[in-house]
Amino acid sequence: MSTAKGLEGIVATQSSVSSIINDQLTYAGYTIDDLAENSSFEEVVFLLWNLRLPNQSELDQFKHDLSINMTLPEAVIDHLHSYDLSTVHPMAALRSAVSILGLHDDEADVMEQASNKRKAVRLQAKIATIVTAFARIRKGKEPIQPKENLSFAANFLYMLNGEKPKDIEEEAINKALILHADHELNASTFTARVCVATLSDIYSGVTAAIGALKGPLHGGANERVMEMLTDIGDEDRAIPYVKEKMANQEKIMGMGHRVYKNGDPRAKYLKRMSKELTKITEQPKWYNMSVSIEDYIKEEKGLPANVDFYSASVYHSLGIDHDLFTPIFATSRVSGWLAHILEQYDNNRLIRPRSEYVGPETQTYIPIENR
Ligand SMILES: CC(=O)SCCNC(=O)CCNC(=O)[C@H](O)C(C)(C)COP(=O)(O)OP(=O)(O)OC[C@H]1O[C@@H](n2cnc3c(N)ncnc32)[C@H](O)[C@@H]1OP(=O)(O)O
Ligand SMILES: O=C([O-])CC(=O)C(=O)O
Repeated sequence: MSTAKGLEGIVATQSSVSSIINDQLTYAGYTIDDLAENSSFEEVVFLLWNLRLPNQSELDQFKHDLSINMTLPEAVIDHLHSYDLSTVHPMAALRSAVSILGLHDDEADVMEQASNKRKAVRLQAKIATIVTAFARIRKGKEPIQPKENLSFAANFLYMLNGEKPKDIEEEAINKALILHADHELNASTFTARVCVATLSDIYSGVTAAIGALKGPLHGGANERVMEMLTDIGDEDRAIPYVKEKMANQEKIMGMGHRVYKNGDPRAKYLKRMSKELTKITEQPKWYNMSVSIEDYIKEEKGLPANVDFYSASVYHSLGIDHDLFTPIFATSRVSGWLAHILEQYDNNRLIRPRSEYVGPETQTYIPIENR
């Protein structure tokens, strides 16, 4: 048997949802550039789930469906009041809350396609509300009800801050959500597909995926990037800091990628937003530090910045708590997970690879009293 550590280079499934070819990312055939420049997050979610762009009335209907499904069951709000939120990472809270959502969905175990599509809408809509409700409740504030006439991006910021966002803030979140929505067979999406390929339910698939996204080698990296920038504190310290990290064989968060070796096509948009927003907040040091680190690691190790790198200074500039960075990623990526889950159900086979055994040779069993 031959093995590929970390399944590098293994093509494990076919998918029509997104592709990465020659460092170009497309969602259902549309380049990420066209989508980031022109579309709304809701339009992208419709695209990922239907493999075509909506017309105006379909988009209006879809936006309406999302916005009327944002309100959480009382049980989820009660759950968020039932433990000490100050000691819990919001990704752990989100993982548990999504699992609880499943308990309060009468259709949770109904496996028909139409039912799964309805659940997809409910999940996509409610994840934004869970993240923002968590963020408010832990500060002793009341959760805020979504506004029906706001976009998904604007509603997210509205439910977080209690006021309608400025255009530039809405635009930044809308773009970030689009850029994070799907990414072929990344670790969390693979996790979701493995889970539902047993014909387990959608809530189980998304709960499992949230667990995979939480880790620092995947979605959890964006929070770690901001931790690093905060630790560095000052532009002059950036290079000595990363040099020391590398001398200690430590990884620089937000750098490197399993698939992209020449550059992550999403990073340039986040880099541009980081420049713009840090200028507005008069804190260009976060952007400048990031650029120095990116250039240095590219030069020294040939590694590019990934999507998590500049998203850190973007979200920080929007005044968002650092531990909410990965939950924002989840709020977007749930659209991709759901697209892959629906695709998996449509053409399912159990995912069950093999492992090469490298443990002890066959042993003789010794009764416990003789050991
Ligand atoms: C949305 C996302 O999930 S994007 C990824 C987010 N994760 C991060 O930003 C965490 C930092 N980056 C990493 O840990 C890795 O680059 C990953 C996990 C993204 C990809 O990992 P892999 O494809 O398994 O690469 P692997 O970890 O084997 O690294 C290959 C080589 O590059 C080095 N390397 C990879 N990433 C980094 C990094 N961020 N900093 C320093 N060195 C790195 C490794 O040390 C290794 O060097 P070696 O060959 O001298 O031992
Ligand atoms: O594809 C990956 O391995 C990680 C990634 O960039 C993503 O999930 O967006």
